[in-house]
Amino acid sequence: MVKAVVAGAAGGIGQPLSLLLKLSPLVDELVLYDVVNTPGVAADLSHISSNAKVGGYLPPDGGAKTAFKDADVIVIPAGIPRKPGMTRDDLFNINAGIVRGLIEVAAEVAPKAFILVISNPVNSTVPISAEVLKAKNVFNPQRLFGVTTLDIVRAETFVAEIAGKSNPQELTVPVIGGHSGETIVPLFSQVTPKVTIPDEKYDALVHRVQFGGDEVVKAKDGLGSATLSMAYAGYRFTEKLLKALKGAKGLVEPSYVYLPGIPGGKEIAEKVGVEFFSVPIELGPNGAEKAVDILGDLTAKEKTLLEAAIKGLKGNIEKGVTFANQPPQQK
Ligand SMILES: NC(=O)c1ccc[n+]([C@@H]2O[C@H](COP(=O)([O-])OP(=O)(O)OC[C@H]3O[C@@H](n4cnc5c(N)ncnc54)[C@H](O)[C@@H]3O)[C@@H](O)[C@H]2O)c1
Ligand SMILES: O=C(O)C[C@H](O)C(=O)O
Repeated sequence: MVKAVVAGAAGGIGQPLSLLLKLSPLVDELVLYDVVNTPGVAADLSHISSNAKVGGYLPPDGGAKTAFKDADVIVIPAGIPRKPGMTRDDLFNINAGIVRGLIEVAAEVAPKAFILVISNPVNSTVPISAEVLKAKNVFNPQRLFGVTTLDIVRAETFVAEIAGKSNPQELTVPVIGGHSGETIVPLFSQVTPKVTIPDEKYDALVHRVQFGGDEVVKAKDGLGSATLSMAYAGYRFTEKLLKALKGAKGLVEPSYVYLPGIPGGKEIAEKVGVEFFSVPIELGPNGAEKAVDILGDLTAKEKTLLEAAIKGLKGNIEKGVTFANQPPQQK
């Protein structure tokens, strides 16, 4: 029996993500938690004739505690999205507290859950989550994932356009680092099957992958950021994880994780000089089974991108860790 929870389920990402999870044969119980509208969204989804039973909770119905109780997987897209002109870091002041609160509850009532953090700024909300879980003595790094799949999805799409591939999903495009602007590092030299990116298109392609989120924020013109592509990406990662937990082999997807806690990750963390970092992760029955080191074969341009990413990530990580460890009165 798999119980999956979406926290922030009534939102722009939460609703389509919940729809996709409701359609999944891998989910037996789907629980929607939000501070608004979950009874309606849950009632609506519950009429779909798929396997999963659906429940919806609001704070007065027992709230996150009831919703999260004994969950196997908790996916968190709760929090505010960007408007034009904002960076993801501008969301920190509101979203850091939201994520911390939700992780505190998860630590208490679902300490073994696999937690997938979508809420931005991911570069900081994942370190916050790790610190909260550590403080409650239930941190298992193999079970905490920052969802960076949308960067990979975008990279597949944009590379396929340039390389003239009709099916982007036939491509594997590694994207490492973090999830904002120049902390996002696409490795086009390691695309499989191999593609040739013309030199004159390289910089623009890197920029498009790094700043693809801005395209959507601008086009939505004040009404939020990517929701549908993110729901797809969040579902893709969750589905892979659920399959791997059930024993499927060979499933790999990059994710922003606490590297020192994952087999193979300590050496990568030492190389990059940060502990939270996205690399391809082999998924299996324990969650993150192995961090895959693909840093050995970088081109000169990719090395430069990586340096800039690490610089940006250091500040984002420190900010999250500091926030999570503030004494209660400052929180
Ligand atoms: N990781 C990624 O690649 C990625 C991609 C897109 C968006 N995001 C981020 O995901 C987050 C959500 O985006 P969205 O477009 O769905 O926003 P949204 O405003 O449409 O939805 C957010 C939902 O969270 C709910 N919420 C707020 N506080 C909550 C709490 N304490 N507990 C439970 N629910 C709570 C809101 O009521 C709302 O329904 C944003 O931070 C956004 O930046 C991340
Ligand atoms: O751009 C955003 O703020 C949302 C998300 O992180 C994205 O990459 O689309």
